[in-house]
Amino acid sequence: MDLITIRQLSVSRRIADINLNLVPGEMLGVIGANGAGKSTLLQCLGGVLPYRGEILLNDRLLRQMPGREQARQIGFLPQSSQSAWALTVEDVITLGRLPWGDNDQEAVRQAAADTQVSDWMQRQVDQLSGGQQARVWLARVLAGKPTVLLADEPVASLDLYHQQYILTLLRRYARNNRGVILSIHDLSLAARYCDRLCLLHQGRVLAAGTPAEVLTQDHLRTAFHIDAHIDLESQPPIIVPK
Ligand SMILES: Nc1ncnc2c1ncn2[C@@H]1O[C@H](COP(=O)(O)OP(=O)(O)OP(=O)(O)O)[C@@H](O)[C@H]1O
Repeated sequence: MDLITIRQLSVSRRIADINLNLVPGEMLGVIGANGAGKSTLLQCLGGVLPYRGEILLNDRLLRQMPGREQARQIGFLPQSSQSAWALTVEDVITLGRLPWGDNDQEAVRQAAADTQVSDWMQRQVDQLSGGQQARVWLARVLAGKPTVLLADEPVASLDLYHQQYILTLLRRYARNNRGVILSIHDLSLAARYCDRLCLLHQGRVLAAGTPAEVLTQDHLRTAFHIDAHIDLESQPPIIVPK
């Protein structure tokens, strides 16, 4: 059974007729050029953007689910998160417990440890570097222990070590009978860590399937206007523009 089923999803002038699914244990990467519709798709799934079509979670229509239950089941990390207040790192991560109405200290501690931010618990989040803050905002989502974790470019601001570390963490998170959908620009990382990819082009699905099915010369030419060097057999896989 699908964890997430998406049918005929459309948002006026942004995305159209998207059909897609996510199965338990899976990490799905959403790729595509700037403006292709990746954030729009994730915002619909995250319940922050109205849409036409259907999104089902475990065979239940998302729009008929009470807000609190949706928030417990689906955790959303937007592309850029900022705090308007002078919150500490611990405050931010504890916000992830809001859907549960508690401040489960063990969940907060574990999320901080998993994202390697434990040393900064009492620091003000807006005084951390961009990449450090990105890990704190991810910890907030992890603390809620959602069944489906959505992350919009979670590694865009991370150094090379933390890109690999966080993608490994997210994949491990999905494996535990949960699911992860993330958007990502680095195609080599996408091929290395994602089970399946969905390539968006001008708001529509150009290709969806295994990295080998999606990352073809033809698809990359259409979606990105590049000729690419593609070597999916090498360890790790390499996809770079020629
Ligand atoms: N708030 C908005 N109102 C209207 N149109 C929007 C809005 N946000 C984005 N769009 C448009 O929707 C389309 C898809 O944008 P989206 O942000 O989903 O792309 P993306 O694939 O995430 O791009 P990027 O790689 O640059 O983050 C674009 O044409 C964009 O201009």
